[in-house]
Amino acid sequence: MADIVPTFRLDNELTVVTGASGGLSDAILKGLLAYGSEIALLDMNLERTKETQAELVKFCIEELKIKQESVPKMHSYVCDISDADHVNEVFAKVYADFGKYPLHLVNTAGYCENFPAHEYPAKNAERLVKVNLLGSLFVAQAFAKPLIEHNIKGGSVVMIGSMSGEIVNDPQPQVAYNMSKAGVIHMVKSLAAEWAKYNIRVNTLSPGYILTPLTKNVINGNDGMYQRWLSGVPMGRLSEPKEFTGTVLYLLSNSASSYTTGTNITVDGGFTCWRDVALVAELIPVNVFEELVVLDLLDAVVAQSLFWVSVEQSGDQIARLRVKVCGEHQWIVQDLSVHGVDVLVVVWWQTREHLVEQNSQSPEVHDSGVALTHQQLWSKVLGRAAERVGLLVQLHVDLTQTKVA
Ligand SMILES: NC(=O)c1ccc[n+]([C@@H]2O[C@H](COP(=O)([O-])OP(=O)(O)OC[C@H]3O[C@@H](n4cnc5c(N)ncnc54)[C@H](O)[C@@H]3O)[C@@H](O)[C@H]2O)c1
Ligand SMILES: OC[C@@H](O)C(O)[C@H](O)CO
Repeated sequence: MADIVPTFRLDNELTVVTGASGGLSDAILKGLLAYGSEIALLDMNLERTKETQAELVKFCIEELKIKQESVPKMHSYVCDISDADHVNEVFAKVYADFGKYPLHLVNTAGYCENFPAHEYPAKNAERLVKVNLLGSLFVAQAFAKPLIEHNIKGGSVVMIGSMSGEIVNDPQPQVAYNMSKAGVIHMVKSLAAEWAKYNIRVNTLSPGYILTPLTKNVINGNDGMYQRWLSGVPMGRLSEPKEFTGTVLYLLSNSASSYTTGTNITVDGGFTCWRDVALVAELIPVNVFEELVVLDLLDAVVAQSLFWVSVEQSGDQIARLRVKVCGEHQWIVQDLSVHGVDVLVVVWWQTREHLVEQNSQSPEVHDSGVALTHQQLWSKVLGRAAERVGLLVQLHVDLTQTKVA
């Protein structure tokens, strides 16, 4: 094949996969086998990893139609990636078993837990950072050291980060997880820069929400949380593990991604696009998020966002609408002493100058004239975009779309 056409084949090359009995790794492992890689499976849970290995052999024979004797070599190892000595011992065993050093590493091992930041138990935070962040460094070191010492070229590493390393998830509080993943993304840049001279490439793949045991633990029995996550994804769904396999294979392939190192590829159905510019609304104490529509997000600076919420409160409660403007780190609070209504929330993003010109008056929104008003203000906003000196946000809640309570 002409070398202009990349190959993703990894025949007879050895890949170490950590977190190898997890939800995401399952699909990655299958992709690696389909492309001919031998695999060392590392995980805390040896029993589950051995089961995974047995299923993978079956997958090769039944799905990939590989003859039993040609199934790529696989071995399972118990490994806690947060223990550097242990990691080194396991990598030594891998070398002994396969008779070669791994050329590829996919680090998926990690976990998430939720505590409010001010109450996060120190021991938990230490443990999580030790696994998710330091563990990532330890496996990268154990992987790269022999390649560097023996001058073996062409190593490639994929660290599984998370969009949580770029944005703050909401509503679940998970400061330790978020900071660990932000650390992974930057660690990868450091490693990539240091190891480029040894011809070792290091990249991050940052997924959005994937349906795996990790997320099922968080959303289990909490449909509100699930709906909340969904409403933040432009593609309108969570992902499946198999939707990450292509990116991993691309990043591992020295043919396909020969000039790619130190980068972070976010694969999130568009989640972080909206989180950069969009809003998250919450009605307290009622549940909303039946429908969330964000329109006309022209760019991160000047945009108008518009969405519907449905107020289903009972008694005399006052529903509180909180609009969180992610880019600006501020909360706008509006009390709604209404019952059983649909609420149209319009948030105008516009220039400071435009606001002054409008004499600080909120734009009018009419129930029958949303499109028209939108058009008028939108053209003004566009006209001022170039003169932006700051970002101001106005909120107008239109209660004219009242449903009978
Ligand atoms: N599921 C998601 O929505 C999502 C989104 C973004 C990023 N991620 C990341 O993807 C990776 C895989 O997550 P998943 O959803 O498959 O979770 P998972 O819980 O299904 O799998 C994680 C695996 O890591 C293993 N593991 C945990 N601690 C370990 C340690 N100290 N040493 C070795 N192995 C350990 C577990 O035994 C498990 O098999 C994680 O790094 C996670 O942070 C997941
Ligand atoms: O941000 C997505 C993931 O990292 C993870 O699924 C989530 O943060 C868990 O709460």
